[in-house]
Amino acid sequence: MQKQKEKSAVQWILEWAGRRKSFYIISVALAVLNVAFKIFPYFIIGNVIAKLLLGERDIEFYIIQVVFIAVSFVLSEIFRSISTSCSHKATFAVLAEIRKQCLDKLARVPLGYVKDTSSGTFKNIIVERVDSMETTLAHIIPEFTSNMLVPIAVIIYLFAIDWRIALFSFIPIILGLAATGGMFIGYEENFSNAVARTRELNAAAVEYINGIEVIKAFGKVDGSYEKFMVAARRGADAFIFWMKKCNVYHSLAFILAPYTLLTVLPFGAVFVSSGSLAVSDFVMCIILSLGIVGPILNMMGFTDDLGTISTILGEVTGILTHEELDRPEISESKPANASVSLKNVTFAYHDTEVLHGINMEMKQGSVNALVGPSGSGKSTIAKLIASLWDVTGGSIQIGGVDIRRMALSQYNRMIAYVSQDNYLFNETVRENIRQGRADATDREVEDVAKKSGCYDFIMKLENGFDTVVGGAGGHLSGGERQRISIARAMLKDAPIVILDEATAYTDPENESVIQTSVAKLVSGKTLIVIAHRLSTISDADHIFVISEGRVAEEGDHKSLLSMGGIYKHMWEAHISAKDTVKEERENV
Ligand SMILES: Nc1ncnc2c1ncn2[C@@H]1O[C@H](COP(=O)(O)OP(=O)(O)OP(=O)(O)O)[C@@H](O)[C@H]1O
Repeated sequence: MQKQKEKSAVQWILEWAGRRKSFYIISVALAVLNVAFKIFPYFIIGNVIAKLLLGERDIEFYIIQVVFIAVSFVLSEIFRSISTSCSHKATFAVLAEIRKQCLDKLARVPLGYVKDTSSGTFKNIIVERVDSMETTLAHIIPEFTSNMLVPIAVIIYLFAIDWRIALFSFIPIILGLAATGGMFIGYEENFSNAVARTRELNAAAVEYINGIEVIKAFGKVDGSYEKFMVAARRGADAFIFWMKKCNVYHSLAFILAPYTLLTVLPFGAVFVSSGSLAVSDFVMCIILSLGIVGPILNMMGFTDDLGTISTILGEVTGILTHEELDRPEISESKPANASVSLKNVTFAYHDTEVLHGINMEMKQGSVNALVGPSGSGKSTIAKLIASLWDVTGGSIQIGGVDIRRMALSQYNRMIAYVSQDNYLFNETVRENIRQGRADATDREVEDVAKKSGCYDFIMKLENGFDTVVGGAGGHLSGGERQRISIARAMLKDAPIVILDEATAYTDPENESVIQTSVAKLVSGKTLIVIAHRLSTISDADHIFVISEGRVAEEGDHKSLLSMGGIYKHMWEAHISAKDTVKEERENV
C-alpha cells in the first residue's frame, strides 16, 4: 500500500490553492497594508499631541493631519476589501480542490475503508466541514497574519523610542499568550472526544434516515429517535465541558494580552518623572499601545478558528493520506489474455481471515460459477477479483499479470462487475446505463437495454429512458434495478464479467430470460457468476464450490454430482425446494 509523505497545514493549503496561491500572497500583503493604515492615525494623533504640547498654533498643520487620518481610513478599507476578495477567490479554489481530491481518493482506497466508515462521516467532512472552512480560511490567512505582523512592527518602533518601555509592553502580551496556552491543556483529548461525538451524531442521523423503512415497519420510531437524541446530547455535553474548561483562560488571555498600557502607563510615568523619557515620547507610546489593542484582540479572536481549521484539516488529510490500493500509475505489464487465476489467496477483514489459500484457474472465454453456503466467501472472492480490496496473501493474476502491477484505470477497463447492491444514481435510466461507457450513443444504450431484457419495462416507465430513477434507484423494483445494472455492465464491453447474485431478485420465468440474454451478451468473455440457484449455472464450464473460505470441490456439473460431496447435497436440496414450490403453486 502507498503512503503519502507528511505535509504541514500550510503546504497542504498552498498545494490545494494551486495556481491561485498568488491570490493568498497578494491578500496577505494587502491585509498588512490594511492594518498598517488602521494604526497610522494613531501615529498622527501622537504627533499632533506632541505638537500641541510644543505650542503649535498653525491651523493648516492640524487640517492636513485630519486629511491624513481620513485618507488612511479610506485606504485601509480599500486594502481590506481587495484583500478579502483575493483570499476568497483562493479559498474557493482550495475548497473545490479538497473535495475533488477526497472524492478521487475514495475511489483509490480499499473498499473496506469506505464501508467501515459511516457514509454520514464522509458526507459531513466533505460537504459541511469543508464548507465551514470557507469564511474562516478566507479571513484567517490575511487577517491573522496582518494583525500579528503590525503589532510586531509597532513594538519595534517602540524600541526605537525607548527600549525600556518596549520591553515592559511585552509583559502583558506574554502573560496573555501564556493564558491562551492554558486553553490548549488537554486539547488532544477534548478534541478527539468532540470529534467522536460529532461523528456519532452524524452516524445516528444517517442511520435514522437510511433505516426509516425498517424503523416504521417495526414501530421503532421512538427508540431510533431516542438514539439520535442521546447522540445529540452527548455531542452538546462534550462541547460544553470543553468550553467550561477553557473559559477562565480565555477571559484572562483577552484581558491581559492587548493591554500593554498596564505596564506602559505606570513605568512610563516613572521614567517621565525621573526625566529619562520625554513627555512627547511617552504620549506616543501610550497612543501606540492603544493602537495595537485592536489588532491583538483580532489576532486572538482567531485562536478558536485556528483550532477549528486545524481540526478540519486533520480530518481531510486523514482521508487524503489513507493508504491506497497498491497499484502503479502506469501498468507495468500487459495481460496476455482475459484469463483469471487466484494463487493461494488469503484475505482477512480486519483481523478475521475469511479466505484461506484459494486457488482458481478460469480460462479466457469460459463460464465459471461460484457456489456454496451463505457466508462461505463467494462475494469476497468476486470483490478481490474486481480489485475493490487487496488480497492479504497470495496473488490474483489476469492474463498472467499480477493485478497489483496494473494501473487501476487499465484494470477497470477489463472488468465489468455487477454487485449485489445494484446501486443506481439519481439520474435518468439512460444516464445510469451510460455509466458503463461514457461515450456510448443513445442507440447503443437502447440496444444493450433490449439485449439485457429491460427495454420493455423501461418503455412502460413515465418518461421511458428519460425517467429519473431516484436516489439508489428507489423508484424501481429490485428486479428492474438489477436488470439495469446488468445492462450498464454489458455496455462496458469488458473482457471479464463478474455477476454477483445477478438474478437474485428475479422470478424463475424472468430468470431464464436474463440468463439467455446474459449468455449472448457475454459470449467470448470470461464470465464469473455467483449464484444461489444452482439450476442457473448447471451449464457452466467450471463450477467452484466454496465452503468456509476454501475451494472444497471443483469441476463441471456432471463431475461434481458424481463426486457425491457438498455440490451433490446442494443440488438435491435445490431440486427438492423447486419441487416443493411447484407443488405448492399447483395446489393453490
Ligand atoms: N465488510 C465486511 N467486514 C467484515 N466481515 C465481512 C465483511 N463482508 C463479509 N464479511 C464476512 O466474510 C465472510 C464471507 O462473506 P461473503 O459475503 O464473501 O460470503 P458469501 O459466500 O458471498 O455469502 P452470501 O452468499 O450470503 O452473499 C462472512 O463470514 C462475512 O460475515
